[in-house]
Amino acid sequence: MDQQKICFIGAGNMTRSIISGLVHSGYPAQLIQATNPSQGKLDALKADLGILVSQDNLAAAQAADVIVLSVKPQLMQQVCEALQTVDMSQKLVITIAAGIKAKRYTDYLAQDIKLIRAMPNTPMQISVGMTGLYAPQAISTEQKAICDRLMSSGGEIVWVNEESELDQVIALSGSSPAYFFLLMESMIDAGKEMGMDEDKARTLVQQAALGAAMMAKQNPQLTLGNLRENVTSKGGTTAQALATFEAADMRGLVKKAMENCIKRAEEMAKTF
Ligand SMILES: NC(=O)C1=CN([C@@H]2O[C@H](COP(=O)(O)OP(=O)(O)OC[C@H]3O[C@@H](n4cnc5c(N)ncnc54)[C@H](OP(=O)(O)O)[C@@H]3O)[C@@H](O)[C@H]2O)C=CC1
Ligand SMILES: O=C(O)[C@@H]1CCC=N1
Repeated sequence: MDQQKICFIGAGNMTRSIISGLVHSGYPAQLIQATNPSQGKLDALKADLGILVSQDNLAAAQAADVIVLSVKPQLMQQVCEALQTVDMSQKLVITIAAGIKAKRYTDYLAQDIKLIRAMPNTPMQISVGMTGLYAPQAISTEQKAICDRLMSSGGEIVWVNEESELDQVIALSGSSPAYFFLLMESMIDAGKEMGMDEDKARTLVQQAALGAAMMAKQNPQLTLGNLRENVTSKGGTTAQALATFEAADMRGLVKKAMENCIKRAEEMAKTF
């Protein structure tokens, strides 16, 4: 697998996250290329990670064994249509775009392709990412291994059997780092209003979040409810905070947010 030439079309946040994981896991940087219309992100990727860069999508796609489509969903059709002259018969195409169904890519690229839809998240940048994967048709063991290698270099992967499950992956892990950041921001803001210095508040909050996530991960025999109860002394401080969240139906709010996340992915699938 580490001989495959990989080309990322679009060099934004997610491409940077994936390539960082890949390079830091030992994948040869000279086999990785990223394309982008503006030069600044390309220069930064080249300087930081030593990969090849180009503004020429067509040439980069032609030269690649694996093409990772990494532009915003609203640009995907236009970007793919410009690649229709590339013979994809021996290539693997991976798309990370939210909300575009697999079958659309056959239309956009005007040929049969071997495609995998991936739904990663930005923590891939530091090798603690989470990626959901879906292949609409049978793909070879070798192609599956290529995708596993590519995405697991930045964290964990999970294959789903139905394309609709990818929308659930978006709500659960693709978008969710942002939910946790919002909660952390809210806590830091509250800490500041109470008089805590911002840097100190951030240190306290981010370490608590990291600790909670690591405890959840390292104690699979315990439910998250168990872990929560272990913090919550009867008649103590945590109970008061949790009661405030429950009284405001935090669980219902989270569910609504996730439903709206999925609804947006479904709308995007109709639009693009
Ligand atoms: N961010 C996230 O957490 C996640 C994102 N995704 C998906 O990843 C994809 C990329 O998202 P993200 O990285 O956040 O977005 P960004 O906007 O950061 O990156 C998209 C990049 O595509 C570039 N671009 C625009 N037009 C072209 C073109 N014609 N050819 C090549 N590159 C082009 C943009 O360049 P410029 O800025 O110079 O215009 C930009 O650098 C999206 O489809 C999104 O749904 C999936 C999971 C998580
Ligand atoms: O917000 C978005 O649409 C993308 C997909 C998941 C995370 N970011």
